[in-house]
Amino acid sequence: MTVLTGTDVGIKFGQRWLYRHVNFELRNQRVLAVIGDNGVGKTTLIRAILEKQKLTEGQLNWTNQKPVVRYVPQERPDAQDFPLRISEFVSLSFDQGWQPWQTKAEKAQIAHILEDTNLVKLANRRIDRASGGERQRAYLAQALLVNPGVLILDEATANLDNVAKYELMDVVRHYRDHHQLSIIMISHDLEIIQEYADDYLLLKPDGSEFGEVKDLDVTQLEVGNQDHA
Ligand SMILES: Nc1ncnc2c1ncn2[C@@H]1O[C@H](COP(=O)(O)OP(=O)(O)OP(=O)(O)O)[C@@H](O)[C@H]1O
Repeated sequence: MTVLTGTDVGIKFGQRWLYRHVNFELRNQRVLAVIGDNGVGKTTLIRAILEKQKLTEGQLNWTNQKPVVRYVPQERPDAQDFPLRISEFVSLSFDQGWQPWQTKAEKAQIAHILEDTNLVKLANRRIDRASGGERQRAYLAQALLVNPGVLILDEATANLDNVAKYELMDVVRHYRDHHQLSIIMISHDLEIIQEYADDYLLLKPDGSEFGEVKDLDVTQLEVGNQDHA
């Protein structure tokens, strides 16, 4: 089943088209990798999906009601200033409104998500003292806490070492296998794309290419040389 369809999407800044005629589908419980050269407009497309950027032409259509969409940012070495424990950081996702404490059900949900993201033993660790991989899993846990239908990973593995990036993606895949979750992943890492993505959207200034990763001819791409890591 298709969750989101992009039809002839085009975005123009001033007189310059980033791209036109971008066509893709995000399918249920699949991972869509958005790839392309630096500056081609991957983040801009994600911003459009998050309704923070208007399309100049074309359409983005959710098949059913728009699901809850959550965004996991890139791990940044300078984003370590939270004096919070990992469990507290994860629970920030709850909109607690007038009630500043957690209900039993919310506590159970947090416990579940910490388990799903391999963070149980680290629940009391301060997030600013956690490793990059642990912190990234905490961002992921925070995003998953509200049971989103769509998860967006924005170069989530870019600053992680090999062990940490495979651990993160294994957690993502395992969670996806057991929930109604579809994933959009911006990445420059061809190994990660080939291992974890099902479909790809290659953005190019003159259009786009969409298909299954198993049919992607990686020898045609240079995206692997441009990782920010
Ligand atoms: N609001 C804006 N106004 C004008 N230009 C913009 C705006 N937002 C983005 N751009 C330009 O659009 C281009 C695409 O940016 P974007 O960040 O989407 O690329 P990207 O593919 O995600 O790049 P990278 O791989 O380097 O992260 C860049 O040249 C950027 O400077």
